[in-house]
Amino acid sequence: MTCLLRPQDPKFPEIPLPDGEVVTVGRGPLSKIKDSRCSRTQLEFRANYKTRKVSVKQVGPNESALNGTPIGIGIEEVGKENDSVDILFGEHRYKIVFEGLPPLESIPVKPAKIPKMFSSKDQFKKDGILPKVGEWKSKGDQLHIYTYGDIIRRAKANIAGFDMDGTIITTKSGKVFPKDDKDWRFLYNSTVQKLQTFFEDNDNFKFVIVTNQAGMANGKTSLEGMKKKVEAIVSQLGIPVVVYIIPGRNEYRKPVTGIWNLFVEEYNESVEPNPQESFFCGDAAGRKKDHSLSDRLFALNLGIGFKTPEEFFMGQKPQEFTMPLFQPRKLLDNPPSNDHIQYPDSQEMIIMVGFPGSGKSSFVKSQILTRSYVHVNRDTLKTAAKCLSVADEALKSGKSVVVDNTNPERKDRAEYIKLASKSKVPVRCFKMNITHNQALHNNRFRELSRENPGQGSVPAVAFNTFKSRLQEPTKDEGFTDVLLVNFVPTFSDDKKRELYGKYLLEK
Ligand SMILES: Nc1ncnc2c1ncn2[C@@H]1O[C@H](COP(=O)(O)OP(=O)(O)OP(=O)(O)O)[C@@H](O)[C@H]1O
Repeated sequence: MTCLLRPQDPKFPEIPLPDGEVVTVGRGPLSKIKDSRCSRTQLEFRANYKTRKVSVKQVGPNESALNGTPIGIGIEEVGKENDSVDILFGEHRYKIVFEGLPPLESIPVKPAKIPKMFSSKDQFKKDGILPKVGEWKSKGDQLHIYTYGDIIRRAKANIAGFDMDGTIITTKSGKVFPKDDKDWRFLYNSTVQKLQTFFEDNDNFKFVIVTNQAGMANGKTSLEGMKKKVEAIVSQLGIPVVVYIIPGRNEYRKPVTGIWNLFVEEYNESVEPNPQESFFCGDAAGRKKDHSLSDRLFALNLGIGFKTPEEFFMGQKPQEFTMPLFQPRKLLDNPPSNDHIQYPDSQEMIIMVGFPGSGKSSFVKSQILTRSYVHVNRDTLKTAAKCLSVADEALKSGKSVVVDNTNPERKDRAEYIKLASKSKVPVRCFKMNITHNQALHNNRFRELSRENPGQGSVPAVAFNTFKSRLQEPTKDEGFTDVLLVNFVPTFSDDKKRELYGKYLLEK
């Protein structure tokens, strides 16, 4: 009669687990594992021959797994016959084997203790608070909302917000994106219990799930499939919740904070939750392995706490992360000036150079057109030929001209310089002094400031194209001067200023 760990790879030895004894498994002679990422004391096992269960506790810092699900440092899980244990997540797999024991059926089974949460879940049901399924509503194709249970019951509460994919659930298939609406499982074995316990113990918190679902906007995921999946997840959690699904590139999309304001208005009697207590938990946290930073930036934009799933569910310590290169708040707090730029009384041509969204048109409108320059802009004049003919006519009639296009290459600028020299008019170049990341931020700001946010954004590829085509402007092209134009933030109202100061990009 014995219990053992049987390695998937037969070149490693079996590891016996005597009844009731703690067996430490890690790098070393017992397992013959040499991998330095594996601690010498990676896992502690204790087999119970009576119940045929094996407790598995992760002691080492790198992730181990039970049945393919990470365990977490300091966490003890319970495995049974035929369960798999990865000494390191995805590597060094063993099977739990009980040999020479009577078949399981002949062991008398004690009735299972009803976990605390299920009794209260029944209580919720009796009170009519937790229905079988919740209710769906939508704001067009921009936002879908699922409410389950009486979320208003906990009036004026703090908010515990969670991302969904990669935080509460992951794919069953192990793929990055789910194959279909059934391809999901809870991220950790302990996810349901941890959430139930948290909301039982903290009844001054409301549970909100916020999930960006760009896949729905591009047709990769259907709304019906997504609805079924959310209903299944929520009914297994058994906790009153509001789930926000955000397919659009609108003001609800994390890290922009529109969804939080909506929640506070509709489900918290317009009372702002305490930022010290409220928090958001998500896996888009800017760590090396993360695809984005949007969950962390969402929390930062709201001024609330942030936790990764590893921190919330597994009690792990925070890991290093990288912040975005453009910090909008810093710019607003320390704005530069353009005092170095003067304008002559005589005729001239100014050629603008800058990323899309770098603020060329705003600058031209507020600083140059006010001085009666003729505006040459491809967006309004539509063709390059029309731009050149408008510039030529204006120069011939003695007017100053500003060419407000991106003009990345010498050849783009040369055509205008040729026109000006024909009319013997000096040409200056004004280059927008902003980074790629700030231009992307401006582009998103422009998109969100529109009446129909999410429409008419310049695609990211246009920024890369500008960058790769850019030839730095120099005087030898025929300019009398090349000046850098700083981005001096100016807003028509405080709401716009506040929006600009938030992190708007996902990384
Ligand atoms: N000085 C500024 N202060 C605050 N916001 C600004 C400023 N300049 C531009 N913006 C905002 O940045 C966004 C992009 O600006 P703008 O449209 O002027 O850029 P652009 O370089 O002309 O873009 P494109 O080449 O794509 O037409 C707009 O939403 C605009 O309101």
